[in-house]
Amino acid sequence: MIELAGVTKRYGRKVVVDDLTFSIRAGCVTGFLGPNGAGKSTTMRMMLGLDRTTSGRILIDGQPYARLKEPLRHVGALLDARAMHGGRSAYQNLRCLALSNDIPLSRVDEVLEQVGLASVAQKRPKGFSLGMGQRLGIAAALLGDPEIVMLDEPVNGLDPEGIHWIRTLMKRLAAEGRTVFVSSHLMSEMALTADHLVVIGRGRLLADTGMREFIDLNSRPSVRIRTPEPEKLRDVLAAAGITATENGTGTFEVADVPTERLGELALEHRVLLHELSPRHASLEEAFIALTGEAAEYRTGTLAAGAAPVVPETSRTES
Ligand SMILES: Nc1ncnc2c1ncn2[C@@H]1O[C@H](COP(=O)(O)OP(=O)(O)OP(=O)(O)O)[C@@H](O)[C@H]1O
Repeated sequence: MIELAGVTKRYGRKVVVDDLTFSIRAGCVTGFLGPNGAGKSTTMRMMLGLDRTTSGRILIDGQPYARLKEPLRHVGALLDARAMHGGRSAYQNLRCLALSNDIPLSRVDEVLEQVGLASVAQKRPKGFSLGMGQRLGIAAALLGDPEIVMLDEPVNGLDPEGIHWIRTLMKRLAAEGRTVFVSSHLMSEMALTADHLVVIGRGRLLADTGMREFIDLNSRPSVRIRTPEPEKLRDVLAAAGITATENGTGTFEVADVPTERLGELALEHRVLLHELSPRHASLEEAFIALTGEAAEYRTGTLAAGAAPVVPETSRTES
């Protein structure tokens, strides 16, 4: 478990992380989202003791990172895949990490096998593709068999098979009871992988909530209707005071009206329907809606509904 309390980071006069308080639970994949420059990497670096907090406290399994003995056995992280020594072989890179953290050398072969790099173990990372570099970084993160795995943009440069592999890996690690914390800008991928979301904008916490709850809270339900009698339906909806958006050729989009009510209206007025389907917003739509509101807040006008989506009770179980 990772706990942040009132974490702030300033560079000069610029506040890049602003009073963040949240916990990351074990046993699930927590996605870390935010627009470019929101402060995600800075937050992750502070969690790993690579940057100092200006104020506030970060605890990893109850202790600051600096106090962890053999930290790779507690937390495995991929922050920058290019951080590997380009002139040493993949095996040697991992061997050095293992020796300095008292990790059995047998783990080096295990993780190279696990990430699919066993056949290039003796090759130098400087000749690796972006995807191979990511895999080596993930191997390093898994080396100490840690309870906490932190990955910054892990699918960067991975091909579809690689993306599928990392998704399956993260879900498996979480199912084993580990804490998995992952940042990504790929919303469709995040929607498939994460159970819980922490969203920040301009360094501030905007949401700390379950995936479904996040999408529901930050989107409007809508219904798609298709009819061969668009004029008839237009009149019926207008008479009922319902606003619809027409997408041409008899397709209507209606927000905030239950599907049942629309079906009943159509039946009552004998409008033939070819489709009546509720639409669920995507994570991407919900994310843009929330962070767009955060941008408005930036100019000093807090939009209605722009309040942070944070559960009243902070989660404390590990
Ligand atoms: N060493 C530094 N000195 C000054 N400013 C910095 C430093 N590191 C980061 N910043 C600034 O802090 C802000 C947050 O950067 P950070 O990289 O944490 O954002 P991010 O959410 O990870 O962005 P991205 O999604 O683009 O990777 C940015 O405005 C960045 O310019």
